[in-house]
Amino acid sequence: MRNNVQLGLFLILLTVLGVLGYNVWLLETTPPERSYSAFVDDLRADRMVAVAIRGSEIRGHDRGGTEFITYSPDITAVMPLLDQKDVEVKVSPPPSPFTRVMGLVLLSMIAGGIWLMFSRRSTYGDNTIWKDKRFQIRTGPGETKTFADVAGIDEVQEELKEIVDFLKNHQKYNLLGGRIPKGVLLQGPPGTGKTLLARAIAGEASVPFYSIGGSDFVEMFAGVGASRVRELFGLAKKTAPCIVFIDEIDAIGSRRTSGGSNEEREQTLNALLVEMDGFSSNETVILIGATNRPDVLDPALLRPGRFDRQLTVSLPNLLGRVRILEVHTRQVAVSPGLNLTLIAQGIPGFSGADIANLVNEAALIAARRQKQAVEMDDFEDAKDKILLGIERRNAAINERERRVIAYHEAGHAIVAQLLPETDKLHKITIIPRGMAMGLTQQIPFEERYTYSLVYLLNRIKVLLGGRVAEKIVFNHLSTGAANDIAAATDIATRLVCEWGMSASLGSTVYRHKQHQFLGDIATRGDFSEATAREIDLEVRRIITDCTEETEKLLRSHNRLIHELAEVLLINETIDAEEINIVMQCYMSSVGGMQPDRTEQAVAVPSVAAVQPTRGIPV
Ligand SMILES: Nc1ncnc2c1ncn2[C@@H]1O[C@H](COP(=O)(O)OP(=O)(O)OP(=O)(O)O)[C@@H](O)[C@H]1O
Ligand SMILES: [Zn+2]
Repeated sequence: MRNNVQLGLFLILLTVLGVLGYNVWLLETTPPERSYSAFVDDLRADRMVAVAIRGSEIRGHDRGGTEFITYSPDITAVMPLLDQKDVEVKVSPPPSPFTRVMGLVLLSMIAGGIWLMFSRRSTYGDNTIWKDKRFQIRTGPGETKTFADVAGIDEVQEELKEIVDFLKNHQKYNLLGGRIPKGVLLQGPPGTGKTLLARAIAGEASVPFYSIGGSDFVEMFAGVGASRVRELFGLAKKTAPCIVFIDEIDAIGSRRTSGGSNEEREQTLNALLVEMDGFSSNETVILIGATNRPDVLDPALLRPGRFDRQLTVSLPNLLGRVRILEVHTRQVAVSPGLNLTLIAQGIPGFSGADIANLVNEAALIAARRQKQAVEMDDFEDAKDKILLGIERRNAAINERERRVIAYHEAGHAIVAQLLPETDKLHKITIIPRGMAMGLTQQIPFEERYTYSLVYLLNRIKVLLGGRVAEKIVFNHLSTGAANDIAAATDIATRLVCEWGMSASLGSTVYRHKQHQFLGDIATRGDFSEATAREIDLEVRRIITDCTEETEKLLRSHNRLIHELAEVLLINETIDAEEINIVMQCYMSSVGGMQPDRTEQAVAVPSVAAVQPTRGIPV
C-alpha cells in the first residue's frame, strides 16, 4: 500500500515537473511579442533582417538583433512588402491537426497509465490476485497480523484459538471424524476489530487469507455475484486450509424477501449457501463473516453447518482500552510518563479503531511540536480533536458572549462538583471546538453498567446547570443550552419509560413514541392516551424539579460561579487540578462546607444504554 502511494506521488511529481519544464522551455524559447502594426512599421522603415513564417505566426529579428514574435491576420498581405524590402523569408507548414491530435493522444495515454496503476493496485497492493477493479481478493502468506495485535476482546479470541488449531492440525480432526466448523460470524459495532481478528487467525495458522467485501459481490448484472462466489470458493478449496473473510456480509446475506425484489442478491446468497454446504470437511475452508447488523441476516445463513459459531465483538471496557492502547503505542515513541489508564478512562465508548486513530493523531501532534516522544498532553489534544473537532480559536465571539459561555460552563462544573455521585470533572474550556462553543468534560470514574437514580437525577442537574447559571447571572435564556436540554429530557424520559423509576408511574415499561426500544421503534399505541399524558407530565415534573433544585444550589453558591467564571475567562481552559484549587479556596472561605453526600443510592440494573459521558457541549 505504502509503495503504491509513493509510486503514485512520484508519478504525479514527475508529471508536474514535466508540465512546469515544458512551460519554462516555452517561455525561454518564445521571444517577446511585438504588435502587428509595429512589425509593419519596422518593415517599412527597413529595420527587418529575416523572418520565419509558420501559419499565422511570424518570428524574426531586426537590425538591432532583437528577436520578436508577432501574428499576422493575413500573411499574403505582408509578402509583397517583405519581397520589396529584401528580407530573408523562411516558410514552414503550420502544425498539422495530426500532430496536435497525436500530442493529445500521448497525453491521455500517460494520464490513463497513471490512473490504471492506481486503480489496479491501490487497495490491496501486491497481494491482490484478481485485478478486477470491483472485486478484489487479498491473500497471501504475507499475512502478518497475529493475536498479539489484538487486544481487549479476550473471550472472543479464546474461542477463535480453537479455529487456529483446526486449521493447523486439520488432519488430526479429520482422522477423528470430528466436524470442523465451517463458518464463524463475528458481529459487533464498527471498528471493534472483526477484520483484524480474521486476519490474525490466518496469521496464527499461517494459512492463506482471502478477504472480500459483501457489497463487492452485488453487481448490476444478474448472475455475476453468484459466479464470483463460485470462483472465490473454487480458489479457496484449491489452497485449503485457508480462511475466507467476507466483510459486511449483510450486503448479500440479508433476509430474502418474498416479493423477489432483488433477484441478483438472492442468487448470490443462494450460491453462497450452496458453496457452504458443498465443501467437505477435508477441505478445511473456514468462512468468517463480519456484520454490524446480525438482525437482518437471512436465517438460512445461521443454520447449523453454516455460520454455526456466532461471536459478538463488543466495544472494549476500561481494561480492554488500556490493552489496545498498549498494542498501538508499541510502534510509537512514548514518554515514560504516559499513563495509559488515565487515557483509557477519558475515552469511554471508543472502539479499537478509534483508539488506533487516537494514538496516530497524538503521534502526529507530538511530531508537529518537535517532540522526541508522545506525551499526555498530546493525547489530550488528540482526543479533543477527534471528539469535538478542531479548536476554533479565531471564531469571532464578542466579549459578552464569551462571558455568557464562561458562566454557563461554570454552572455545569459547579453542579457536578457539589452534587454526590456525579462523574469526576476533567476539564472546562471556553475555546470553541467543532460545533460546541464551550465545554465541560467529565470522566466516568469507573466503568459503569448500571446507574443509580441519584446519578441520573444529578446528571440532569449538571446538564441544566449551564442554563440555570446563565439565568441567575444574566437573567436571560439563550439557545446555547439546546443540547443540554435535549440530553436532560432524554434521560428523564427514559427514567420514566424504560427504567421504571418514576414514583407515580411505577416499575412499568412504556414503549415511548420516540424511543428505539429493543431494536424496533415502538409507537405510542402501546399505552393509552391517558398514560401518554401522565408520562409527559412526569417527564416535565422531573425536569422542573431538577431545575428548581439546581437553581437553589447555584444561588447558594453565587460567589463561586463568579470566581470560577473569572478564572475561565482568564485561562480559557482549566483542568481538574485547577478546578479543585478554586473549589478549595472557596470552600475554606465559606467554612469548609462539604458537598452533601447523604442521599441513598438506588442500584438499577441494565442501564448500560446510557451514553458514556463524552463532555457537555454548550
Ligand atoms: N481489539 C483491537 N485490538 C487492537 N487493535 C484494534 C482492535 N480493534 C480494532 N483495532 C484497530 O482498528 C483497526 C480497524 O479494525 P477492524 O477493521 O478490524 O474493525 P472491524 O470491526 O472490522 O470494523 P468494520 O465493522 O468497520 O469493518 C484495526 O486495523 C486495528 O488497528
Ligand atoms: Zn451546556
